[in-house]
Amino acid sequence: MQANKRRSLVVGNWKMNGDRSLVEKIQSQFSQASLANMDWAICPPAAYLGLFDSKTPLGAQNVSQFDSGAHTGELSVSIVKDLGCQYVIVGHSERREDNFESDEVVALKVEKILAAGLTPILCVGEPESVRDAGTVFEYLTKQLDAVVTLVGISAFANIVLAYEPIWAIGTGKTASPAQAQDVHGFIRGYLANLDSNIAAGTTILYGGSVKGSNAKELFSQADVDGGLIGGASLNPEDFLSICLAANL
Ligand SMILES: O=C[C@H](O)COP(=O)(O)O
Repeated sequence: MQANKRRSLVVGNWKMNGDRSLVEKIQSQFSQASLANMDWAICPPAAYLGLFDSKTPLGAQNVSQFDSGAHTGELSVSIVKDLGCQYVIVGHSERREDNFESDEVVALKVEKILAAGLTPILCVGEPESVRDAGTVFEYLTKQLDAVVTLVGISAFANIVLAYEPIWAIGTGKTASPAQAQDVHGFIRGYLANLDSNIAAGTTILYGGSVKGSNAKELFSQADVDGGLIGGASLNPEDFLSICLAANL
């Protein structure tokens, strides 16, 4: 680990991909891996969560903002906790877009995840039009404000943030290390304005076309503490090479 940096975290988000055989392959790939200096986790489709052995750190891709009851097709935090999840991705741009999740709904989900003792991986990130307009920081401020307003800054001691520029997700168009650092530095500064200790300890992941070939340079940026990996997490060798790049 670099001096003054937080412990790295790399999370694989399979999205609506993968199958039983990928569950086996990833477990076998990681069973021999030596990753003592970083943390990692897999967020498979919820239906596969129960297929993993207890050695694989797990996260859910989503949870309901409700506790239980008549919400067909939804999963509560207690259900994903029961299935062994430590993490829950929340506010991913695909859910904000496909499922019309507002900043306020995202904040309610963060509150539920924290109350269950799980770690939210709170995603923020701008579309290309916002980047072109030069209003990235304003856009991210609004996304962050909604969560801070509901749960308070001290709750960020138990929240992982993920910066995912939408234009870089699944496009092969990765943010440059300098672009990523610029935004990660802004996010840490936003937190520091509210509480400098919380800001210094908050893990901020980068997500958007991370691969084995670009992971090391991205992760070496001062405020980049690891990655949220989509496509490359579906290939066990590629995902392991990204984890190894964070295992400093
Ligand atoms: O959750 C993961 C991100 O959306 C990144 O996806 P990607 O690595 O396929 O670009």
